Amino acid sequence: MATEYPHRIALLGLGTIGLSMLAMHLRRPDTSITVYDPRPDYESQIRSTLPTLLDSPGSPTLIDDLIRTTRLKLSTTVAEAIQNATIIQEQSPEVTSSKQALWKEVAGLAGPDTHLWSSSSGISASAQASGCSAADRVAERLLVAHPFNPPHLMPLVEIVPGPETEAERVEFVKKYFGDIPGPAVSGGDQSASQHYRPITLHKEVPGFVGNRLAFALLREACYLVGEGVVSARDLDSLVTASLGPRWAGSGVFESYHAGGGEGGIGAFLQKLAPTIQDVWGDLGQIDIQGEQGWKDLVVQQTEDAYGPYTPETRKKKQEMLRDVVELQKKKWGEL
Ligand SMILES: NC(=O)c1ccc[n+]([C@@H]2O[C@H](COP(=O)([O-])OP(=O)(O)OC[C@H]3O[C@@H](n4cnc5c(N)ncnc54)[C@H](O)[C@@H]3O)[C@@H](O)[C@H]2O)c1
Ligand SMILES: O=C(O)[C@@H](O)[C@@H](O)[C@H](O)[C@@H](O)CO
Repeated sequence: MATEYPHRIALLGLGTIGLSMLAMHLRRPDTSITVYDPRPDYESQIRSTLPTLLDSPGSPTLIDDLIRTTRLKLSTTVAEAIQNATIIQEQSPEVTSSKQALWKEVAGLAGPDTHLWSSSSGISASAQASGCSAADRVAERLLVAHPFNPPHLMPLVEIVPGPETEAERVEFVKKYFGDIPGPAVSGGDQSASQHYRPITLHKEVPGFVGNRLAFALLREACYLVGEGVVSARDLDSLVTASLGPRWAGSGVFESYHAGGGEGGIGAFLQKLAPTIQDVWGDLGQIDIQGEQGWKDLVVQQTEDAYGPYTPETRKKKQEMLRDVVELQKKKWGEL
């Protein structure tokens, strides 16, 4: 008789995020995963990509072994994928109407208590649930668990419940992610400290928090390159030589609290108020659908600096990310 795992996840959408989520979920021994993607070639994508995302590529029969032991099942329909699922997690395209249609399809088929999670970067749970019948209680069960790419390595999970999402479901998702072991560290074992860091937002706002911060920085970076103040490569180097290392150890507020001396962040904000206000008043007001001169410069300079992003580069950068996160975890208690 096939093992019935306590957590039975249906992963809908196996692209960049879905494949990384699959590698992440497989680290939990108490979880089986059924996957679905309308792309006809998604099985070959799993076979070629998943081994590169796991802590160790494993044997050449890895995928077949996972299927044989029922830890992994490939489906050809949503209905088949979500059958008997305790959790349904979508990583479908970032299109509101597409996610709404998917949840409507799921609502009529899923068990009444199944947890519903979206990996969306910025489409709220309430927007995604808005097309569903109240009787299906999708709004009460749906929440966003927004990862930063790649989820199999990056610790942040932004939990964004809708106004009707049941509180116990928020607690459940926080515990589920909090209990997922981190990637194996050098020496082969998994680091003892918690890897995933779910952060729960109190309100639904476009882009949630992580992307709002990231896109605010992106906007100013694009403006500065567009104005010829700095090159794209030098701006990247400036970030990795200053803000990057700083923020890996202390976040925005803690850093300025430290910078304020004895008076902490209050003194910092008071002492630097004129300069901060001058900068805030001068920040670039570019519009991504507006005048595109800055965009041509950003794209050209980034391509000149880095060329095509090769699998070797991606692998090297993921190893750097893994090392940074592992170092944080060794100090996590002090952060
Ligand atoms: N890429 C990132 O950096 C990143 C980070 C965090 C969150 N996200 C979010 O994750 C989601 C997926 O993004 P991605 O980058 O993996 O996109 P992607 O284009 O790589 O993958 C999307 C996958 O969804 C499949 N798909 C299309 N329609 C579907 C349907 N009806 N049901 C199930 N699957 C369907 C596609 O075939 C494709 O394989 C988006 O909501 C995105 O905002 C992306
Ligand atoms: O940076 C990331 O990995 C996430 O914030 C993503 O959400 C990313 O911003 C884009 O894929 C936006 O869709």
